[in-house]
Amino acid sequence: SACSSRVGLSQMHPMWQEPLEVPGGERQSPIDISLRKSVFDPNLKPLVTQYDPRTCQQIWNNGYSFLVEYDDTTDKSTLRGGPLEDQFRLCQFHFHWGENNSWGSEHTVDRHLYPAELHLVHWNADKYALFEEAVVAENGLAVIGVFLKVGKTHEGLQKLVDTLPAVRHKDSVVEFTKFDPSCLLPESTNEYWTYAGSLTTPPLTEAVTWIIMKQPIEVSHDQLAVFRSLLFTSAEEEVQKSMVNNFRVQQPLKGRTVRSSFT
Ligand SMILES: COc1ccc(C[C@H]2SC(=O)NC2=O)c(OC)c1
Ligand SMILES: [Zn+2]
Repeated sequence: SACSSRVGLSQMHPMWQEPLEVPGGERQSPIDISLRKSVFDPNLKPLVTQYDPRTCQQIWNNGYSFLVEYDDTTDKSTLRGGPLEDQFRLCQFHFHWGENNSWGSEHTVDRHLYPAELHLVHWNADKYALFEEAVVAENGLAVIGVFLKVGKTHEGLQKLVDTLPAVRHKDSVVEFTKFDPSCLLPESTNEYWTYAGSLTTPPLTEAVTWIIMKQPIEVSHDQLAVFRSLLFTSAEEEVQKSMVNNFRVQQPLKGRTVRSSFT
């Protein structure tokens, strides 16, 4: 589906240099979420996700992460509620992780780093006809962030983990169907932080309403190790580079307020 915008993503070099200037640059992501600075907002509603596993299509190694892509040509897999005014369509999810279990997440909570972070990417189909339009609009995207911590094996994730060797190299794609991404959400989705931010990779557009779950999900050490067996490089390249540390560094808050749905 267009949401992975093959051109936009594939131009990225895995360890791309931080551009000096970003258009606006007032609401960049990721950020550190300071517990004491976040503000409880009683008007925040519960999140409503309705994901249809039949919209799951494929897994693609884009040379920066692996994307699980969904058919976003209809309103079959959607997100609404929470801080959102409109209904958003799920187009893909992907992860960011480190070379070891000490770091890897993009967002932090009181500077605490998690070994990995899941991003479920949605675009505003009430206001825009195409993902490409939404990705440059200030209310165009909604990304749910879920922290991963090392613990028990995540049964739902294992089907995905078993497929990863088939997309080891950059630009490889494999069919992947009937996967319900709600199995990757924590039990409680009522407790989250939300703030106005950006894509965390080029084009870094300031189009994202971030919704970061307070409760992490648990995955096993071995499951994370399979993430690290992926490669940034394509099969043709002589030197193979492990796909690790594919996260952006925290960005200045610049006066933004992070709201919480809980006290
Ligand atoms: C051209 O459009 C794009 C480009 C890149 C991403 C992926 C970024 S954005 C995020 O949250 N994490 C990431 O790695 C994207 O996702 C919405 C949309
Ligand atoms: Zn991401």
